[in-house]
Amino acid sequence: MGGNPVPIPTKNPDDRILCIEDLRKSALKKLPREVADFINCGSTDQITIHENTTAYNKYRVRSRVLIDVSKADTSTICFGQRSSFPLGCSPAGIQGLAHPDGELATARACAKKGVPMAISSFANYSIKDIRSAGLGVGPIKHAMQMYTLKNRELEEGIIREAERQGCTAIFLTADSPVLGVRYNEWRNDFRTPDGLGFPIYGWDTEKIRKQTHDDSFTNITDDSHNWARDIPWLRSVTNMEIWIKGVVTAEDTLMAIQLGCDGIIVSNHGGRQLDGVPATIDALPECVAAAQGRIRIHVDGGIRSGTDMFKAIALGAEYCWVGRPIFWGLS
Ligand SMILES: Cc1cc2nc3c(=O)[nH]c(=O)nc-3n(C[C@H](O)[C@H](O)[C@H](O)COP(=O)(O)O)c2cc1C
Ligand SMILES: O=C(O)C(=O)c1ccccc1
Repeated sequence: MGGNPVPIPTKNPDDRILCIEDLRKSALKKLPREVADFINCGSTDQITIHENTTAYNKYRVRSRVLIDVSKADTSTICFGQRSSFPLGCSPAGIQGLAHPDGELATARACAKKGVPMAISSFANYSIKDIRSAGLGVGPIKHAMQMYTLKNRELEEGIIREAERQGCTAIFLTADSPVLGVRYNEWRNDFRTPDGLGFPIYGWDTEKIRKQTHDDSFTNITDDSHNWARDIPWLRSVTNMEIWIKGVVTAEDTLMAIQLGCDGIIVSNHGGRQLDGVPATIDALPECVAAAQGRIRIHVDGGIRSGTDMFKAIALGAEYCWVGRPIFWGLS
């Protein structure tokens, strides 16, 4: 266990990557402006994205001393499988933006580290290729991220394929009836770059390039999504675990319990959806209190260090996930 990270040798000590902030800065130097903006920005006034990280600074660690840490073990269980430490890769679309191998590289890295990965339905590789890339390195559990789709046959087809490929859970992203208002994407006319497709939806690069990012999202997802219709439907078509991603309130925690979901991810989509919602670390305690142990609770948003993970777990999360650091690492 432990030891300091081995710095990647560089000529300039300032370029050494020792923490996630160093990784972010390094990525900023490499990515084109519109890509960096797409990844790094939040919605409208950037309030929630900002608070996701800064809210962690309000919490202090009541450290206990004279405890034997020589055999400390960071491992835990996620989706019934041992995980080397409590951090997985959140579902994040278009990872081909940051490296040609995109989600394949993320799957290999997760397998190497012994942590799970959630596959975005807007991945640039197929579920089969991503699963195979991870399993080629070691056992790894995958969650399949889904939106409620306008086309139910397409939605069911994706679920069947996720099952065939051995995915463990569905992460139903519930905070995105429509895409968040992101001025950067409009200003830059952000479009998925040439050569990248959305194979899970059967979309090739030509089809995607004809539309704005916003339109490609709106054309496929269903803004009439709701608890009463969609969760029982999901339950009726699959035995995979059902997790609701995007919960930030006690009320919705209780809805997820009532509808028999397996878990929630306390998430605000990294501040990319409705701006002004609470930082996830602030929302977590009310969700944990409402749940009273009746549903599993994971968290993402602004987690950038082991201390952040410690705080999230101390406040009741079982497991943590990260989004943007995937892109920074890939780039
Ligand atoms: C570039 C990018 C793409 C994302 N794509 C998806 C997606 O396809 N589906 C989804 O549920 N969440 C998506 N997310 C949100 C992440 O799953 C996650 O909730 C968020 O990034 C966590 O916050 P963090 O980036 O501060 O770690 C995306 C996030 C980013 C930054
Ligand atoms: O940008 C996002 O947050 C997101 O969820 C998404 C949706 C479609 C494609 C890529 C990312």
